[in-house]
Amino acid sequence: MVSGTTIQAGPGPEETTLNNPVDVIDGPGGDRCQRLIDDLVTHHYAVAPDYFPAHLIRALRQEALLRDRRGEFQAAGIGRGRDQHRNERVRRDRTLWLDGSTLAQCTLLEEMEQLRLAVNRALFLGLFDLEAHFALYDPGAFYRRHLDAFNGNNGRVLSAVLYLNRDWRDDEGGRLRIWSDPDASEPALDVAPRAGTLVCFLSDRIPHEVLEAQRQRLSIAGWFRCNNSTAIAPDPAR
Ligand SMILES: O=C(O)CCC(=O)C(=O)O
Ligand SMILES: [Fe+2]
Repeated sequence: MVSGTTIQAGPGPEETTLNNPVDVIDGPGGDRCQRLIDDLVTHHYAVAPDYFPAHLIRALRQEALLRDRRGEFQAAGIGRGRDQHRNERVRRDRTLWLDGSTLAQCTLLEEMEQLRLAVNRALFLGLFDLEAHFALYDPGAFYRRHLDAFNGNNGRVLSAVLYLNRDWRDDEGGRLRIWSDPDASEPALDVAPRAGTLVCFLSDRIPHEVLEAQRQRLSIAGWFRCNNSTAIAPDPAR
């Protein structure tokens, strides 16, 4: 069981203020992964614009839009398994789980696998698998402040969100608001959901919120999980 994920390496959290982001990873260079890991160590979150190439983002966006037209997305729930329920006061997005059935998904999942291995090598977080879904926020949709995990309840250790929105403007809302730790009252940072930006953070350390979007907002939200299986109780996916 994971409870209170900590990263052993590197200096403690530094002061960050709204609109004064941490170092960002510029461009898909070979060191983008290392920069992301360095920011995770320092801040427990990392923001990486243009982490993935534009053609991959375009393919993922087109797939999401097509599958939405086919009615494949479902209103998102809170909780897991049989405890899952809808709560429109908390979140209003619609989601569709990735199943690796398209080339675009496979390419992304392979990249995420490289990230998982690199993070495990550097930080010993014991990341075991990834669950991820497309998420679609229609105009007016939001997701109130929350943690993605607490007391190891769902095995989620590292959250990763990738944005698919072309030409996102500041006045279109939909920013991801991040707090630097569960006790922080002032947010540390707002992130615009621009195509290609990857945000990662410790699932049980970083409160966050999706501010109301004024236009349709597309993303892929994923969670690297540890394996909470025991001999008598397998750890179920989702
Ligand atoms: O889309 C985002 O920016 C974050 C989504 C999120 O917090 C979640 O799905 O848990
Ligand atoms: Fe979240």
